[in-house]
Amino acid sequence: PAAPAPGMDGVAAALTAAMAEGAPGAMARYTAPGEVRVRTAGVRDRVSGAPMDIRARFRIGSVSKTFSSVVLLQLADEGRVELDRPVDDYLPGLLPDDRITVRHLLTHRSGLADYTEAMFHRTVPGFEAVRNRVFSYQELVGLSLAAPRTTEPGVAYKYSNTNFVVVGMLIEKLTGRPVAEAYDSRIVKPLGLRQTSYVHPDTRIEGLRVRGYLHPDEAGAPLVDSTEQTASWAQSAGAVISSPADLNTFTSALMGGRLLSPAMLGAMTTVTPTDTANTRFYGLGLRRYDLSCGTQVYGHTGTVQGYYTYAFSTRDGRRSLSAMANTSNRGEANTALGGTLEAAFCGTQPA
Ligand SMILES: C[C@@H](NC(=O)[C@@H](C)NC(=O)CCCC[C@H](NC(=O)C[NH3+])C(=O)[O-])C(=O)O
Repeated sequence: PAAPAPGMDGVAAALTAAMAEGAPGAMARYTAPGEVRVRTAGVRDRVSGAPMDIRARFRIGSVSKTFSSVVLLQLADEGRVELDRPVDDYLPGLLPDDRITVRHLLTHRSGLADYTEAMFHRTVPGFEAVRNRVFSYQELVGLSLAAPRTTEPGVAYKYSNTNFVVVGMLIEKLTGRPVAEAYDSRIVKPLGLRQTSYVHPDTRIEGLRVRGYLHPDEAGAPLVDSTEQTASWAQSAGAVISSPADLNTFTSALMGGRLLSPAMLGAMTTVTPTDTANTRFYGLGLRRYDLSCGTQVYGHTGTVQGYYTYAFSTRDGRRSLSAMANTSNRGEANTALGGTLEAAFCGTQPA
C-alpha cells in the first residue's frame, strides 16, 4: 500500500466538496519525485454512469493560454519576435493603438475588451448560440474592438481572452502555419503528450472522455451537456484538450526549464499581483498562487462550458497537480476544486 499521504486526503475532500457544489464528478493527479497520487470522484458521464477516470480527456480552457504563451516565448527565444515591440509591427493595422505591445497581450495589460463578457452574459443561450459556430480570429478581435478599451496600454491588469486570440494570430503570422502545428511540434511531440490535442473546429473529444455539464443561470434548471462544441470562441485562448497526466507533464516540464531558456522562463514568471490579498499573480500567460504554507505554484486555471481545470507546479517543476471538475458556471464548485492546491502542496488534512 502507498505510504500515507495526508495531502491526498485533503485533495479527496476538495473533490467531494466540488461535487457537493454541483459537479457530477472531479479528479486530481499529484506528482512528486518518485510518486504519483490520484484521486477520482463521481462520474464522467451522467447518462451511462461511467465513473470518473484519471485517464480521460477534457477541455482545459484557459490552461491553453499557457500553451500559447510557451510557443510565442519560444519564438522570442529564437529572436523572431520582441516582447516590447508594438503588435502593430507584426500585425499591421489589426489593433487601433500601436502602443499595445506583445508583452501587454501576455500580461493582460493591453486594455482590449473581453468579447466573452457580452457573448456569455446569458450563459446557456450564449453557449447555444456559438457552440457550433466557427469564428475567424479576425471576427473575435472585431467583437472586442466593438467594445470600449478597459485601460490605457500597460497601465493595469485586466483579464481578456482577446489578448490570447491575438497571440494565436501572432504565432500563425510568425510561423506561417496553423497554431495547432506549433502546439504539436513545440510542446506535444517533444513532451510526448499523447492525450493532448487541438482539434478546432472539430466539436468532439476523441477517445476516453469526460462529459462536461453546464449549470444554467436559472436555479434548479437542468444541467446542459456541453461536451461537444467547436470552442471556436476561444481557440488559442482556450480550445486545447488534455488529461491530468499530460497537464502534470506540461507544467513540470515548463517549470523544470525544458521548454524555454532560463532567461525567458524568468520573464514568464515575473509577475504582478492580480488580487488585493497579494496571493494571486500573473506573469506571461502564467498564474502564480502563493499558498498558505509559503509554497508558490505556477500554472493556469481553466473555465470552459462544462469544465473547471487547475494545472500548477512548483517553481522547480518537481511537484505538480492537475485537477478537474466536469461542471462550470458554478463558482462555488470552482472554489472547492481549488482547495486541491492547498491540500496537495501544503499537505493539509481535510478541514
Ligand atoms: C477564467 C478562466 N478563463 C478561461 O478559462 C476562458 C477560456 N474562459 C472564459 O473566459 C469563460 C467563458 C464563459 C464560461 C461560462 N460562464 C458563463 O457563461 C457566465 N455567464 C461557464 O462558466 O461555463 C481562467 O483564465 O481561469
